[in-house]
Order: sequence, then C-alpha cells, then structure tokens
Amino acid sequence: MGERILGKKKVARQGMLENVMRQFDNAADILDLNPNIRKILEVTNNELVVHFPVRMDNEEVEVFTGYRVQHNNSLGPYKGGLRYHPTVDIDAARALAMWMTWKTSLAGLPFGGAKGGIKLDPAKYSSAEIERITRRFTYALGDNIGPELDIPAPDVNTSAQTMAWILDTYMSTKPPAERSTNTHVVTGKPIGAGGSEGRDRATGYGVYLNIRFWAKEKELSIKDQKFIVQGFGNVGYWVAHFLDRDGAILVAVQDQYGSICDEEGISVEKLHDYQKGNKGSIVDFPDADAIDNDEFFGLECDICIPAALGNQITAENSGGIKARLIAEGANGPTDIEAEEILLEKGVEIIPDILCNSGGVIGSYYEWLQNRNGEIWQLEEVMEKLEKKMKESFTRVVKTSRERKVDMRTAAFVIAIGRLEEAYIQRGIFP
Ligand SMILES: NC(=O)C1=CN([C@@H]2O[C@H](COP(=O)(O)OP(=O)(O)OC[C@H]3O[C@@H](n4cnc5c(N)ncnc54)[C@H](O)[C@@H]3O)[C@@H](O)[C@H]2O)C=CC1
Ligand SMILES: O=C(O)CCC(=O)C(=O)O
Repeated sequence: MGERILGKKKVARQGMLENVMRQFDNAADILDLNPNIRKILEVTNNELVVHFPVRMDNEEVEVFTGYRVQHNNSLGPYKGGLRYHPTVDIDAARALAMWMTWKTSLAGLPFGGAKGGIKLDPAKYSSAEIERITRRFTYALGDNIGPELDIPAPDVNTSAQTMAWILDTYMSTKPPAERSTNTHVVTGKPIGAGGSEGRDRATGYGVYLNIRFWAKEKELSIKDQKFIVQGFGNVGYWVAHFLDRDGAILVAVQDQYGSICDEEGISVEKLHDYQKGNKGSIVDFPDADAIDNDEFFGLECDICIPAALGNQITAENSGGIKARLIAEGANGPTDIEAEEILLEKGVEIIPDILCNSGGVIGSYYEWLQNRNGEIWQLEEVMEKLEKKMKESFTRVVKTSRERKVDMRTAAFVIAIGRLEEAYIQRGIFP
C-alpha cells in the first residue's frame, strides 16, 4: 500500500488486493456467508513465484520473475490470464486471481480462478526475446499448469502468439501420445494452433452486449451515445468496434502513451489502422486533438469504458466524471472510494466480473472444442456467448433489485453464493 495526496489530505492508496477483499467482505456480510467457507475463500490455494534466466539478443543473461496464483478450484480447473507488465507482483496476481474465481462462478462456468504473469516492460524487448522469455517461463511453470489443472489465457501485453508459444513449449515436455490431445492447456490461441473463432473479440463483444442490455433497460438507443475508452488494446478496440457499428460515437481514447479527443467522433477503424503502423500507440492520430491525460475521465460523454489497468478511476478523478454509465472492460479499474462517490452521484457501474466475462466465456468454448475435438463456426460462438451474457446480466439486475444493492454487490453475492452452495452440497462444511 502506497500513499497519495488527496486535496491536502494524505490517504492510503488502495491496492487491487485491498479492493477485491473489501468487495468480497461486503458481499460475504450481505450473504451471511458460512464462516468456514469465508476462511477458505479469503485466501489463495497456491502461489508460485519463479525466477528464470533468459539469454538476451546481446548475449547477456537477464533473470525474470514470474507469478501464477491459483485462488480457488472448487468449481473446476483454475482459469485466468497471464499479464506482462512492470506492475505485476504477488499482490496484483492474488487480486486478479480472486476476481477470476468470482467471474467464472458468476458466469456459471466449470472453472476456478487463477492469474499470473511476468514483471517486465515488453516494450524494452525484441519479439525474439519475448518468445524466449515466454518459453522459459512455461518451463518454469512446469506441470503447475495443465489442460485439466490450470489454463492460462491472454491478458495485458500477451496475445494469441504468446499462447501459441506456451502451448508449443508445454507440448514439447509431454510424451508423444499426449502432445496433440493437450491443446486446451491454454486458450486464446491463434485459430491455426487450436484457437476458437471469436475468442479474439469475445471480451470486447461481451462489454458491448452488457452496454446494449443496460441501454435496453433504460429504453435508450445505442445510436448517438457518446463514449470514451481508456486502453485501445484487445478489449478497448473490440468494444469500440461494436459500439461504433451500432452508431455510438467514440469521442476520446487514452492509452499508455497519451490521450486524444474529437467531440465530432473518432473513426474506430482508422484509429486502429493508424495504431498498428505507430508501434501500438494512438498518439499523434491526425484526425483528433491531443489532450492532457488528466482531462480524460472528466470529458463530456454518456458511457465511460475503462479497458486498461486497475485503479484508474479513483477518489481524485471520479468527482469529475460526466458519464452516466461506467462499463468495466478492465479488471478492477474503479477503486472502492471512487465507487462510493460515483454511486452517490447516480453513476451506474457494470462491474468487471460481469462486464468483461465474455473473454473467459469465449475461452470456455475454446477449451470445450479442444477437449471434444470439435470446431465451431463464428456465428455459433457469438450466439452462445450472447445467450450466456444475457443470462448473467439478467440475474445480476434481478438480484440487485431484490436485495436493493448496486450491480457489483449483486454480482459478488451470486458468485460467492454459488461457491458456498458447492461446498455445502459436497458436505464439507455443512
Ligand atoms: N484480453 C482479455 O480477454 C481480457 C482482458 N481483461 C482486462 O482488460 C484490460 C485490458 O486488457 P487487454 O485489452 O487484453 O490488454 P492489451 O495489452 O491488449 O491492451 C492494453 C491497453 O491499455 C493501454 N494502457 C496500458 N497502460 C495504460 C495506462 N496507464 N493508461 C492508459 N492506458 C493504458 C495500452 O496502451 C493498451 O492500449 C485488462 O485490465 C485486462 O485484465 C479482462 C477480461 C479478458
Ligand atoms: O480467458 C480467460 O481464461 C481469462 C481472461 C482473463 O484473464 C480475465 O477474464 O480477466
């Protein structure tokens, strides 16, 4: 926990772990959760920290630190992404692993929760170095991952290519008869390497669907809704793509390099093409104005979509937010203090464990196809995803109305309630 200055007051900065624990405690109190099950769920099952050496392009060896935290597997194998970022550490991995447990439970998937990654800034390494780092990390993880044990997927700064390297390395450690039957050790793979149609867009599509369902509840049309997106990577691009297709107007984007704005609307596809030729950055996009990063969350808009890192919406910037909806593409983008301020102002929040769950649902479909030797068409994947997202959204809204709580609390109550039921039905903690 660090410190930051808020006005003239010094306050403790909430880490993601503190946020997820407070969210858990709040829902556990409301549920009157069985105290034995509470003890189990508030800690992680396994935590792996590995230090592994990799030869760099200049022939020098660098030692990296990687993490895999497995929070809970009472509903099925551990599941969750791998992140390559300087902020990755054991507490970040713990928090993100816990969110995965709640997310898979809420979605009704036969998975538990895990998360991990490597503490590094990928921009500092060549593609060949990233490949070697990924392969050595996979060796270091060894049999702590596996298609029926713990199944990684992409997250920040990892991609389908990263998953293909992990798969290839994992396979190389297995006897010949097991090599072709283990493709579901990772999801989010390229299609040619056993990936599923639709997994690339599944998270963004899920965020878009949640916004659509919300708009329908409010009897609003998506057309002409103004939206801003923080993060223009896998999640941010795809949600912008689908909203734009329905006539919504992208007015501002922020990425790790800077922020741009155009009240008349930014072309999603032009920006995407520009970014590809600009080393992944949106900066200096010719058809929009550069703005200060600090202005971003306070811009005039209807919908705000944080789709980058955790703890981006804080007590410092939440007061200025003009949007009436925050659709959380990222994991943990809104801290606890900010959420209180926003709810007080009447801003609605579709919480991460619901809003971005399209990704892990898409991963589940990939895992099922690999496991059963099936290949589904894109339309089939998208239809199944929509049906599942609709069920989750409806259940969260219903619970939120019945219990008179906000959507995050409702989502947590459903997710934790399902885990409690599983433990009790097994007779472990009657
Ligand atoms: N990829 C997936 O399927 C899923 C991702 N998520 C969450 O969505 C978020 C984004 O993930 P991806 O799109 O996959 O990552 P990505 O690596 O594809 O894109 C990340 C984007 O965030 C931007 N960014 C990074 N640091 C930033 C900062 N300090 N300020 C503003 N922008 C910043 C980057 O420039 C980039 O545009 C993460 O929180 C991740 O955990 C959640 C569910 C599934
Ligand atoms: O697709 C998956 O397995 C997990 C994606 C992920 O890391 C997340 O939902 O935060």
